[in-house]
Amino acid sequence: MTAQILDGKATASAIKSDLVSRVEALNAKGIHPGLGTVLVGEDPGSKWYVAGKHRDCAEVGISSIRRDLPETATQEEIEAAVRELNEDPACTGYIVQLPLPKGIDANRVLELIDPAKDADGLHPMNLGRLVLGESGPLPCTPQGVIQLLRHHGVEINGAHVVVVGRGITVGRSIGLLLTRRSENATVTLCHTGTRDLPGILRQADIIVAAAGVRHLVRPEDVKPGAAVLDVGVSRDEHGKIAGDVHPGVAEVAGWLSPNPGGVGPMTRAQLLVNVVEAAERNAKAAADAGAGHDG
Ligand SMILES: Nc1nc(=O)c2c([nH]1)NC[C@@H]1CN(c3ccc(C(=O)N[C@@H](CCC(=O)O)C(=O)O)cc3)C=[N+]21
Repeated sequence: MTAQILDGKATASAIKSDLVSRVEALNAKGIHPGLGTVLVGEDPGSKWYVAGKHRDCAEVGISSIRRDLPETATQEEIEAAVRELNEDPACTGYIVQLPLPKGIDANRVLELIDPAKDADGLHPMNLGRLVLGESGPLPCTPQGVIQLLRHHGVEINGAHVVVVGRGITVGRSIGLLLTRRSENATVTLCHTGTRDLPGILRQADIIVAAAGVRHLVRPEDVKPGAAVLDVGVSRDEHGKIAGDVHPGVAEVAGWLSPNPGGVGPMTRAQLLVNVVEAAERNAKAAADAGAGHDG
């Protein structure tokens, strides 16, 4: 058996086409959504990701605002850039590209982001809203995983999803989305302290591998027909980007998200969704306030 591909590139394109018409509808009301990025330093990977985000914006008609700071930027200078974007009416939502240079208190920076402009969906206020079941921007990678499964008709309702990795961007937050009534999955969160990882993986209908450990998920750990999503990023001995899933898994799994070409493009598309939804919320709030004044 050979797994069917969970095609992140094609699914992200479909999401972006939908956003084009939503941006046009906003423009007709005089609203022009803008995505901001704060990039500190010269890390080639980070520069590449940020450039990609601005290309995506151009594709769907979102304007982009860049704040590029040198590697030597101080805590105060980075915080000043964040305050500027909080105040800037042209900036609907933004991200502070992680990681920040050593010596910078990243949590202090991230907590300064206006929660209404949090395009990553990872501000403590928005994570709290997610726990409480209130609406707000959702974490991009977990939401990308869910949209990728839905787009291909993989059943989430009632499924046992095994997540490997407890990082905040994926492992910690994805269970909050998947266990909502609307998704209705059962979630097991595994990590480096898990005693019998292969035994738990074998029970999974859906595996989300987000540990950053090459070949963590082996063919013998996968139930035949399961969906396997490779979210991990690490580098092999040649410096090439590698995922968490052994290539042999394609012979056992029913569905497999490639890496690259799977969850990465979905993460980027979801960032745009968060910006467009923030603009739509602002438009609705402005309309409601206007209606109030009229009577
Ligand atoms: N505040 C913040 N928010 C982030 O969302 C964030 C961040 N910081 N720091 C770094 C990570 C990494 N990340 C990726 C997003 C898309 C791809 C992606 O689209 N990759 C392509 C191409 C990969 C390649 O060829 O190099 C793919 O998977 O097909 C990769 C990595 C977002 N991050």
